[in-house]
Amino acid sequence: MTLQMAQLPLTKLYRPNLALCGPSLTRRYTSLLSSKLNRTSIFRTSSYTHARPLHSAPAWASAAAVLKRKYENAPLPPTSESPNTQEVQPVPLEHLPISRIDERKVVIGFDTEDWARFHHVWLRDHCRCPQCFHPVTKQRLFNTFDIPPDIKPTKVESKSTGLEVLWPSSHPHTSFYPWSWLKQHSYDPPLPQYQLPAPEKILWGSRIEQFPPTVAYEDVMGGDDRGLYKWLSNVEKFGFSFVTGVPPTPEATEELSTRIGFIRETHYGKFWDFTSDLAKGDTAYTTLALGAHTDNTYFTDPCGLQLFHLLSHTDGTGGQTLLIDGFYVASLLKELHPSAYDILSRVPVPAHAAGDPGCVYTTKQYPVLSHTGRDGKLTQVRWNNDDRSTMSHLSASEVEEWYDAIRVWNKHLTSPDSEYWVQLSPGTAVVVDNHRVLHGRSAFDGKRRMCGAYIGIDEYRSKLAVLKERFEAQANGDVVSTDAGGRSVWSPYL
Ligand SMILES: C[N+](C)(C)CCCC[C@H](N)C(=O)O
Ligand SMILES: O=C(O)CCC(=O)C(=O)O
Repeated sequence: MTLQMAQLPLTKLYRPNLALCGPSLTRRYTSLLSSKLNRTSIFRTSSYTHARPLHSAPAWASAAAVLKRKYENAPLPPTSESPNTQEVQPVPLEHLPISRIDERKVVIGFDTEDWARFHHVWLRDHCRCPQCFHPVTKQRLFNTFDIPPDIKPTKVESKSTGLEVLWPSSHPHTSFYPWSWLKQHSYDPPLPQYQLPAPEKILWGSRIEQFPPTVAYEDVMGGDDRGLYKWLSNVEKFGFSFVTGVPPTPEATEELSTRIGFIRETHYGKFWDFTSDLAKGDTAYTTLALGAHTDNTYFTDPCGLQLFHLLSHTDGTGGQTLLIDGFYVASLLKELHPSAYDILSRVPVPAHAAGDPGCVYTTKQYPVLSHTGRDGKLTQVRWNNDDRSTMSHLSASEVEEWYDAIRVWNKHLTSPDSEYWVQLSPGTAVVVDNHRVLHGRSAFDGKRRMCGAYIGIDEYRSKLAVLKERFEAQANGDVVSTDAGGRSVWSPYL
């Protein structure tokens, strides 16, 4: 792509970005720069027309005009924001980005360091004016497939709050994109410094027992949701959190669970209140010890959160709860036994729940350690050796390697450094992120009554996102919800 100089942000012309221009263009820029910069006539406009050949002055000069005006602080023409972008924070004049129309993309120089390019088709597809994007339902109304592959703006204009794009009369439309939104969604190149920061995760071992993440029931149930936000923020950071002061009843525990979202019903029922009576065909309904595991490895989508509240334990001992940070143990495995980490990330582990005559749940395609496609980040631990089905798909050469790997995995899981044993008691509930934290229990005798619930991973993430929107709106960026439906169409989550 040969980028005409007139398309480059003037700030780039001082230091043309070699990524944008070939060597010959750079040389021509340099010589032209020195001549032009000294005798630029001032055009008072902040809008740019099509790219012009390198030698033309107007567009180039108008870039200088914009920059010059910025430093002269001359008032910009009034902005014409589209209705659904109220309260998008304006950019100070001295930081007003410069935009140019390229053959296939719009180039934006956000400042002297950050620039990005957006394909014309991408911009048109992402118009979020009320005609193209439903302001309440946040759904696309515009038909993407009406966009001609060669669509190209007739004009782009840098406004104080964002980029305004005029589309050709063949497809007349004006679009607007807040600067912060464009930075957040930049892809050519990505500008990670403007993207939503990945939530902080604190990996832990047995010493978490000195300061286990805990919130008070009355705070979680409080009307302003701050306590709920703290509880779920604990889960996001640590993978679990206790709640103290919970009335030791199934009713109060169920109400606590539904503060997060609706309960995920399974073949174990909805809200469970269970004891060692084999009411369900699972060893959880016995007095047996349960090794460290995550639940629902036999589901395509294992539950997200799992809440436990011990209601009573009489005439017996044992039944301690085990918690292990699967992400912590995986980090040790990756560091100390990379080949074991690799095969546990590669080999799918079949699992089943077949203890009740009325159901046979099985899955066969998920490995112990799952990662995201793009950055390869660990996203889920699936491990329940008791529920594992027949390993019938291993190649002969993988069998011993796989058993060696789960041996090392188990060794680190069951290490005193990893295991956090805690005796639950009536009044203290615990919620765990079932995609990260493994749980278990020691054997027990006597009469033990445990209640709890599953919450779907999407219900948990949605509630957390809503709470973040409310409590971190200012910190996340400058697009504040004011339009119908209480959420900006420029929300960083959409
Ligand atoms: C939680 N609740 C008692 C209802 C059922 C527990 C089921 C445990 C099952 N083996 C699994 O790992 O998914
Ligand atoms: O009974 C307990 O403490 C935990 C049971 C368990 O691990 C489960 O239900 O998944």
